[in-house]
Amino acid sequence: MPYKELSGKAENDTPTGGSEAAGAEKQTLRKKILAERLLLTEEVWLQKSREIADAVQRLPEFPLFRHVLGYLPLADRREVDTSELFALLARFGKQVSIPVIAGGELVTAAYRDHEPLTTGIFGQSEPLRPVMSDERSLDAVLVPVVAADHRGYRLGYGKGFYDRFFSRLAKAECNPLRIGLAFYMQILPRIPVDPWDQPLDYIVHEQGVFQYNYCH
Ligand SMILES: Nc1nc2c(c(=O)[nH]1)N(C=O)[C@@H](CNc1ccc(C(=O)N[C@@H](CCC(=O)O)C(=O)O)cc1)CN2
Ligand SMILES: Nc1ncnc2c1ncn2[C@@H]1O[C@H](COP(=O)(O)OP(=O)(O)OP(=O)(O)O)[C@@H](O)[C@H]1O
Repeated sequence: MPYKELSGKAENDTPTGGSEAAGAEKQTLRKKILAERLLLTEEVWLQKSREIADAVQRLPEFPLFRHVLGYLPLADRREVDTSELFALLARFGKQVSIPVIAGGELVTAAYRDHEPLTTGIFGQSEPLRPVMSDERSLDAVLVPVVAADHRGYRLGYGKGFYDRFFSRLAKAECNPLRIGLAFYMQILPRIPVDPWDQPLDYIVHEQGVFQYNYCH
């Protein structure tokens, strides 16, 4: 089946058709890759994360970004560290937001250096006093990845926050560049896909960049 048919543009708010088999397979893959990623030493994790930051800066679209949604990594899970990227974005005067989970949804809040933080319900860092930003003005989203494949599909932690976020934006005809950040070991030939899964435009890893062409 061609990718576009799999790209899971949600027609309404409660997409159906996800198979139990895909769900179980996703869960097995998540466990496996998360366990492997935890084996990265702190030094290797930070080194690879810096290489990923450099590669993001070299993306041809980077100079055009005005407003970027980043994320603050769950360090104990060895998510790609974004401190170098945040420093770069600040240096180039870009507006930066981070995700906040509110009312069961991913929304965006302004982020500045030394922003006072608190811990959100899933352990992620969020602003202590979030000031919402305009998600419709986002040019790019740096997406945390548990696993991704060679078609641009990704697995997160299984809560669907990014899938719902992208499908909401797409409905409003907002299509920020979706940039997955992953270590090379997280990229697989193929992961199971459900109808709601929202593919990425790029996966940036420590060995380079994969680019995908979709109409969202
Ligand atoms: N750094 C970071 N920030 C983020 C995300 C993320 O994946 N990474 N999110 C991406 O959506 C949102 C927060 N969502 C998250 C959802 C689940 C888990 C997580 O660790 N889940 C546990 C189960 C926790 C539970 O059910 O209580 C797990 O996978 O073991 C983390 C973040 C917004 N901010
Ligand atoms: N557009 C949507 N509207 C409503 N529910 C959705 C939508 N997209 C995904 N979901 C729900 O989110 C749940 C999580 O799906 P999945 O296992 O694909 O998560 P994930 O891709 O790992 O998570 P995330 O997007 O947070 O990183 C599914 O139960 C699905 O029904």
